[in-house]
Amino acid sequence: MSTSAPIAVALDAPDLDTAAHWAGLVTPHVSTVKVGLELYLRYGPDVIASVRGASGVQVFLDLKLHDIPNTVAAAARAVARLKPAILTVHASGGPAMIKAAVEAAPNSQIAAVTLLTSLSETDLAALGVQGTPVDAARRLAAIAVGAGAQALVCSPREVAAVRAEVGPGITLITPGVRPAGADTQDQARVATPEDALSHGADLLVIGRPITGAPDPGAAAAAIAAALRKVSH
Ligand SMILES: O=c1ccn([C@@H]2O[C@H](COP(=O)(O)O)[C@@H](O)[C@H]2O)c(=O)[nH]1
Repeated sequence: MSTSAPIAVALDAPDLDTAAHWAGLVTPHVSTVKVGLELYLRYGPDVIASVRGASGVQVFLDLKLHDIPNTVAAAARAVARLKPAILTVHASGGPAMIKAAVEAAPNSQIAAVTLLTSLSETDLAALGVQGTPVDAARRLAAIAVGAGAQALVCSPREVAAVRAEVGPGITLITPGVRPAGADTQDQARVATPEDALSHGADLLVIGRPITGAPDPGAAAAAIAAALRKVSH
């Protein structure tokens, strides 16, 4: 059985052929593919059509826009014509910047990144972030949703608290997902796919555990099967 799982596979590939190949392998199993800075800066808008392919899979454009409101509005308008289902901005850009992105890309969900999952609690304290990661993620989530963000990106470790803060209507997206026993690599605040889903995530971003596997299609199918056993 092949049911599309709530997974966005991060296509962090060095070239377009590899990204399109991975997309073809995983799209029977997952709902979404994610294009990030590496591919977009190298290939520009063409990358979206290449990874969308014939399957029509949902494309998540993870550019993490972060600038003054006028500049972010112009950037969001520039990519809105590519019709990404999701476009990211940094929540720390503040409410006016988030609102500008929401207004500029009305047909995409604007997802505000709360705290990068690569930052440890120690890193966050050294950067001057007040309170625990849970406190800070909740604070940023409330600001972003107040500014009109329809989605939030947070660690699976904070997703339950963020859900309690923003309620059921907001899409919660969690990178920092690692199957039990997998290498965490540069991710710091991680959880398993099953825990991320059961704690309230709507969409799990998973890159290297799938794309670095000998058979990315089989790796995606295995995680999708594990998620089917978890009740949301
Ligand atoms: O806080 C964040 C925001 C975005 N990301 C992105 O997700 C993927 C994760 O890839 P893995 O290979 O599964 O680590 C990557 O594209 C990041 O840019 C994130 O990790 N954390």
